[in-house]
Amino acid sequence: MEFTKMQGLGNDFVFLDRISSSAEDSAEDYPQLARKLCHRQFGIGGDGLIVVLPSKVADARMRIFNSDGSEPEMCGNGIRCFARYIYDQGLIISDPMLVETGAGILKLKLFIKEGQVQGVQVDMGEPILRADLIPVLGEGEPVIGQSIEVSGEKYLFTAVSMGNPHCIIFVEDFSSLDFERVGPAIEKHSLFPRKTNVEFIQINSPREITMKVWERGAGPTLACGTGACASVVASILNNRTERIVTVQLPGGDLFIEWGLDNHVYMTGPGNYVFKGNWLGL
Ligand SMILES: N[C@@H](CCC[C@H](N)C(=O)O)C(=O)O
Repeated sequence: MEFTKMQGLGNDFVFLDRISSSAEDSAEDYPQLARKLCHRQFGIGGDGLIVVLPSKVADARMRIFNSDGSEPEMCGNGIRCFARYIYDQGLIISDPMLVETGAGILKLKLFIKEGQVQGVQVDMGEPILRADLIPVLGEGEPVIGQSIEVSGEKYLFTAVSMGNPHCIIFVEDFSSLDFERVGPAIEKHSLFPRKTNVEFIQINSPREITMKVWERGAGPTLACGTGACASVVASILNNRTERIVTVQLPGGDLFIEWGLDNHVYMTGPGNYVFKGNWLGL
């Protein structure tokens, strides 16, 4: 089975190209494939599986599966890699590029130099702030400064959805955080009926934050695009930053703007790692 491995700031994905497949989704068990292909020892290794599919309403359709086989609505780092992949395959029909995702049809702008995609800006749409739509058990819109308890310790969080749910917690200093224990406990906390991604944020200045992420269905990753967007929205809602922010992640920087049109714009890279044939069928 042919595959391409790509990464956006170290958030890595196995790509399967099903753009010309007429069987489409029906024949393949993507959740099981995701678990096998993403396995770091027995498979190719990745935080997720991305399937490139045809679309009737956009240039192409992206499905993403976490390494545990669950299917989230969206993936910010994945969609930048996806854009580069379909550009290189000559599959773009529109400008801006349109990609159908579980979070709707998103518009993407490609930065191209000498025929090579140097970076991608994604219009991530409007953040979802209503508790019942995120979803989080809580009141109101937005959900700011709500308390969550993990093994007797209380944390204050802000909840934001970028199509997928995020729980954002501001910390003074990462060294005092028991990330490996608190991250998974919040991911599966009963306050989040569809589980959640968890972002811990340190504010460096009104234009720069540092983020550590525990992803739903994948655990610790080097970057999360939707998480960076949700974290900037949370930082602005909490009056901690301005509207244009650099997000420092373990895998590199993302540039996020929450525009006055209420849309969130994410700019960053998408890169190839290698192509190959998976023989583990
Ligand atoms: N790494 C991604 C998000 C992938 C999905 C996430 N784990 C979820 O379950 O919602 C990104 O870059 O946004």
